[in-house]
Parts: sequence; C-alpha cells; structure tokens
Amino acid sequence: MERTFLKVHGSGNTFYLYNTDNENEFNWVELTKWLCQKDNHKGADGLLLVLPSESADAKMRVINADGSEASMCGNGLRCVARFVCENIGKDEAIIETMKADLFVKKETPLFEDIPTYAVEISPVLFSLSSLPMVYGEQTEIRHQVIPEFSSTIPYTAVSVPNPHLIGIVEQEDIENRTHQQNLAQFLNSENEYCLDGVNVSYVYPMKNDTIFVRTFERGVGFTNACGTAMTASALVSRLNGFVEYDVITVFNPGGFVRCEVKILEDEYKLTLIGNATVTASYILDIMDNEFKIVSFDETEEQGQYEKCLEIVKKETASFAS
Ligand SMILES: N[C@H](CCC[C@H](N)C(=O)O)C(=O)O
Repeated sequence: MERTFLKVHGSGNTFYLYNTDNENEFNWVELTKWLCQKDNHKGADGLLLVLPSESADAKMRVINADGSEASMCGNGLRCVARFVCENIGKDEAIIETMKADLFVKKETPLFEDIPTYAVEISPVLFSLSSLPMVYGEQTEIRHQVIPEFSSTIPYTAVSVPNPHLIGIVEQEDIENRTHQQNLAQFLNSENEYCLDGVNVSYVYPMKNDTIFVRTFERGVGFTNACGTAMTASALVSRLNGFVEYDVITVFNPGGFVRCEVKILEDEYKLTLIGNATVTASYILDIMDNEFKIVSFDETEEQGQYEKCLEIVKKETASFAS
C-alpha cells in the first residue's frame, strides 16, 4: 500500500509525520526503526503519528528511533501543531498527548518567514516517582550534586511529562561531550536509578536570558535539539537564578527556540516557541513489515531554515562544536 509521510523538524530534531484514522494501520515500532536508520535517507529521530481524538482537534503519539514510545515531544508537537492548524484552517488548536490535552498556536516567525508555532508543555513534576527515578530515599533531586554521577555538576530531575535529568555545566562539559555521553548511556541501560531511561541535558548559561542546551535523548542518542529538554532546562535555569527573565532564548546544536517560563503559586506554565519546518514529502510502499521509499519531493523550507542556523553557529562558535 502506498502512503504519504512528511519529513519535518523542530530545531533540527527530525521526524517523519504520518496522519491516519487507523491507530493500528501499521507496525509503528518496526516502521519507525526502519525509517530512522541513518543510512536510509539520513534517517530521523522518530515518528510522529497524528490520529483522531475524542477530546481535542487531534492526538499525537511519539515513537523514538529505537521503537520506544514517549509521552511527549516538544519539537514534534510544534510540527504536529502546524500540520493540524493548516488542515483545520485555524491558527490555534488543542492536541491530545499521552498525559494532557495541550494548547498550540501559530506564532509570528522567530526569524524571517520561518513557520513558527507555540506549544504548551505540561504537566511538569519534580517528584522522582514521576520520571520514574530512584535515588536512596529522596523524593526529588533539585540542583544537587550527585556524587555517583559527577563530583561537580548539579543535577535536577524533572518530568515534562517525559523524564529529564538536567545538569548545569561549565564550558568544558559543553566543549567535550564525553561525560554527558557516558552518564546518559549508563542511565539508558540496565541501572538502579532511571528505570525507564531518561533524557540527559547539559546546560551552559550564556547570558541572563540565554542558555545553550545539548541533549542525549532516551531512545535516540544525541540529537540536534530536544524540545521538552530545552523547556525543562529553561525552567531549571530560571528557578536557580542562572537566567533572570521569563522569556529565555535557548540555543542548541540544531538552531534556537524561545521558552516562556511562568512560575505561578502552585504550578509552572511553560511554552515552547520555535520553527515547524517541512523538509520533504515521501511516498512509502508498505506491505506487512516490508517498507520501501517509492519517491520523495523536497520543499524549499530547509534553505530558509539554514539562514537562521548561520546566526546560531556564530553565537555559539566559541564553545559548541
Ligand atoms: N526521546 C524523548 C521523546 C522525544 C522528545 C524530544 N524529541 C522533544 O522534542 O521533546 C523521550 O523518550 O522522552
């Protein structure tokens, strides 16, 4: 059977996007693993499924490159937001995700005429059980040195709602990603701390309203960006005084986003704003677990996006490889 898939990205975090009314149409795990192989049209970081919803304009499911399913994907939600808003002819919508129905809307472009969307990131929980994570008898890890991980880096564990471990680091741990890679690989294999794995981000505060974030994603590895991680990193940076404003620019290896962090009485209101770029449309032929790319058409949008990447490279050249 031939079907159309879009190739999309948010800040260089690349996905295939597939819209269907039939949640069991194909073997999503096998299809995603096949699509995400690096030698298959440069692969991708996962598959975004856009499905009907009883409670919202559409439902999003997120399958990581290794076939595992996540509860949320910030960069992916911006791409789904654009797809759904353009399909229903509106500038805002509600998207059902595993743990919450989230508000999304079209935004004025962050850069030239790049399609830009704002998405709600929720729920936000600091309880270790929400990740899940175990560390002795502790119920939270908030900006705390964990000697078993590092003798100097303070970490925060937070779910948004997928699990994140956020380390605030010096320039040397951004220039050299070995420490982050070793810790992330350990916490995403058999270990006593993170029972379902965890996304591991190292954050380098650049200015009082700007941070740089690099993420080793659960189920993927190092990616150009991780939307939920960048938003969680903005919240952690704000709560610990590394940034002083509620609107934080987050640079990442794949571009940049804006995160709005509102600290209310008893909750955090987080918004992730950034590009939603469609780079190509693919026709796939799928028969049981046999997949084949029949054809593909590239759009003009990546050229547009790469101009914004030039700015990011200049801003982060002194420390980001
Ligand atoms: N790897 C993540 C899911 C994708 C999240 C990321 N791509 C984002 O933009 O938030 C996890 O397993 O929790």
